[in-house]
Amino acid sequence: MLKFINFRKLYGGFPALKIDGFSIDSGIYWIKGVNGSGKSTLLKSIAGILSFEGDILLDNSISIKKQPVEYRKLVNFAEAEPIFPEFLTGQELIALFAQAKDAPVGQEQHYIDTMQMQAYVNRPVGTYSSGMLKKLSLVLAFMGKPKLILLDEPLITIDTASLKILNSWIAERYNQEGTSFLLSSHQALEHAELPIARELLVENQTLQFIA
Ligand SMILES: Nc1ncnc2c1ncn2[C@@H]1O[C@H](COP(=O)(O)OP(=O)(O)OP(=O)(O)O)[C@@H](O)[C@H]1O
Repeated sequence: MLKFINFRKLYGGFPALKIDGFSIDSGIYWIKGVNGSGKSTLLKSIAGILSFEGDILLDNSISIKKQPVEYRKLVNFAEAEPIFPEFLTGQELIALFAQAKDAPVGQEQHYIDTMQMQAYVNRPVGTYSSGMLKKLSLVLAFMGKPKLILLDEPLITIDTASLKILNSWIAERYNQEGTSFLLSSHQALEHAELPIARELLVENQTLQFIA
């Protein structure tokens, strides 16, 4: 599903992450690592937000460097601490993402309804609490028909009921469309609710499967 080719990410001269010839099959993965180990750097690189040396291939063929538009349509990302233009409403942002990601008409409604966002989705995001912002960022990450959804610390700021709903969205997309997920989290992910394929550890500037 995802292949790293001579991947190197440096901040200034500081090497943050080096991944050589590493492949990840389809599935749901939990990315672990201590603070500062490189989890966000990894997810932002895969999302195409950070520049890096080397290449990342989706499904062995779609290169983030050579087919950037096609790749980005198929890889969605929700940041750990999302920031959006404050004057736009949630609904306007959803419409923008839906268009950019070629989402089926009305796809967002299931997510707005199940996460119970109807009361505020038409308000400017500048009026949102951190949990409301987080839920909006999660809805945006589910727009379109991505092959891979990257969720950086999806559990922070959302309440227990919303966490169960998020788990159901992940299981639904994985079971029905085969969408893969990379989730970074310091909190335990519910193995009972999510079919976690494997755990991935970011350590010593590299990435490895935890046996
Ligand atoms: N913009 C930046 N400029 C310079 N160094 C950076 C930058 N962003 C991250 N780093 C460094 O890269 C390393 C990895 O950071 P990253 O944010 O990816 O870690 P993380 O595993 O997501 O951490 P946390 O669990 O605290 O969120 C750290 O040493 C950090 O100091």
